[in-house]
Amino acid sequence: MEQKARMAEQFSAEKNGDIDCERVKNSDNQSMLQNESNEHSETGCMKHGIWSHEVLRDRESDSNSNADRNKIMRKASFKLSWWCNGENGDQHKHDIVSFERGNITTAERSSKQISLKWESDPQTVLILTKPNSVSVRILCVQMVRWLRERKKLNVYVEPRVKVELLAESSNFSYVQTWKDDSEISHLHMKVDLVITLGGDGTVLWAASMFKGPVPPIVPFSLDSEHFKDCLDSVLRGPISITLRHRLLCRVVRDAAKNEYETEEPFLVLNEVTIDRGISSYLTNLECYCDNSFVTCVQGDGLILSTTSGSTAYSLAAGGSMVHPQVPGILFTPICPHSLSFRPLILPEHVTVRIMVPFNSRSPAWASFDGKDRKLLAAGDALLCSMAPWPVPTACQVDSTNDFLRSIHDGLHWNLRKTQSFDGPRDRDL
Ligand SMILES: NC(=O)c1ccc[n+]([C@@H]2O[C@H](COP(=O)([O-])OP(=O)(O)OC[C@H]3O[C@@H](n4cnc5c(N)ncnc54)[C@H](O)[C@@H]3O)[C@@H](O)[C@H]2O)c1
Ligand SMILES: Nc1ncnc2c1ncn2[C@@H]1O[C@H](COP(=O)(O)OP(=O)(O)OP(=O)(O)O)[C@@H](O)[C@H]1O
Repeated sequence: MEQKARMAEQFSAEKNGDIDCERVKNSDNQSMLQNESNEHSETGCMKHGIWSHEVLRDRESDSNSNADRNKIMRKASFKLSWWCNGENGDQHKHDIVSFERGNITTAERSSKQISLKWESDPQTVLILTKPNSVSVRILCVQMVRWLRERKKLNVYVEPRVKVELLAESSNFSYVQTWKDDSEISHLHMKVDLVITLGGDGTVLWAASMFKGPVPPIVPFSLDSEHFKDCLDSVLRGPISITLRHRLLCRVVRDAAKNEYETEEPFLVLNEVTIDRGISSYLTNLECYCDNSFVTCVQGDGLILSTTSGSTAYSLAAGGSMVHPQVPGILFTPICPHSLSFRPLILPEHVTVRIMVPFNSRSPAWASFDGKDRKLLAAGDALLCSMAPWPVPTACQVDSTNDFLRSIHDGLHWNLRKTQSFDGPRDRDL
């Protein structure tokens, strides 16, 4: 109780900007932030919202930095809440199960469209662009100029993009970037909003830059001539968002003393794939769900996918397409050599363990959102569970409408010529 009280006091001190951010950052602030939001959810003062408050001291306060870089950069705070069927209320009916007179019932489902409402104006935007695309570069130049000149925002870009902008015009000297990749781990404490210019892969790239909390991401595809209206409404808010849950993947080597002795974890937005790589042998993967044996995968491999990734590799391997707000982990085999293997969808709270048994004829390979392949030798295991840091992506309309549009327009789901009206009829029905 004492630790909870101290944490609640620290959170409110931080909320009022009284706390020294160095101390917050030096501690394991991820779990602290996580505990604080849990703490407040227990005390009830933020039962239906998740607050994000941080007053930051710019880390690069080195001797030759200019005055404004030493000022405290205030990250915009926002609150997430659930709208109930269009009402702009904070309350939403809990999905509770009540047992009265032998009848088990659940409360009526409320709308779970999550809405982001700015509590202070966003000040800093990070723009991430798909490389080697002329149309993206043209859109990026227009967007950076508009965000700075019309919206007076600080703009961060990747070092590559800053070079491209300066090649366009020396007037882009105000655009900020970072010197080395170690600074990327602090970006989430400065950036209020991320804008991606590209496709799904650019959103994956943006998510991979944040190994903890992720700022709201506004994905722009390439045909975005109305970007000013769209960004105006995003900066003004409130905006509907989809919280895209990620999977936390850890490799545990056979030599490890216990399961906590893992290598650097990976966070995936689409899926982790365990496959046979260049080996010509079938994989032989022993799969466990919360230590219960599930099955042994003998085939080309296995995909553990998020619901956001259900329309990517998992789809190609025969998995179901699942709405991104459905909490779950897709368990999809790749070309299993079996007449009875069907994909599964497991609950979001489980830990899945994939182990390469000692009698396997060959090692396996794990890849994370299609990248960073790691060898899994006999006795090695991959642990996969839901990560505590989802990727908040801005909706064009709302989570459901956006999902249905993506499977209709992007994947042409169930696109079929409609049967003609004329023809035989069932007269006597
Ligand atoms: N056989 C396959 O279908 C296959 C094989 C390898 C990788 N992939 C997918 O490619 C992803 C990596 O994407 P990338 O852009 O970095 O590589 P990439 O540029 O090779 O893209 C592969 C394709 O997957 C699409 N894609 C990615 N995520 C998607 C999603 N959530 N829903 C629908 N389509 C999606 C991309 O738009 C692209 O068309 C991996 O996460 C994996 O899902 C698919
Ligand atoms: N900022 C970036 N830096 C490096 N690589 C990137 C960046 N943004 C995207 N990529 C990579 O570029 C590739 C293509 O990106 P993306 O899939 O977004 O483009 P696209 O193929 O036009 O979109 P889609 O696949 O949705 O049609 C992906 O493999 C992605 O990982």
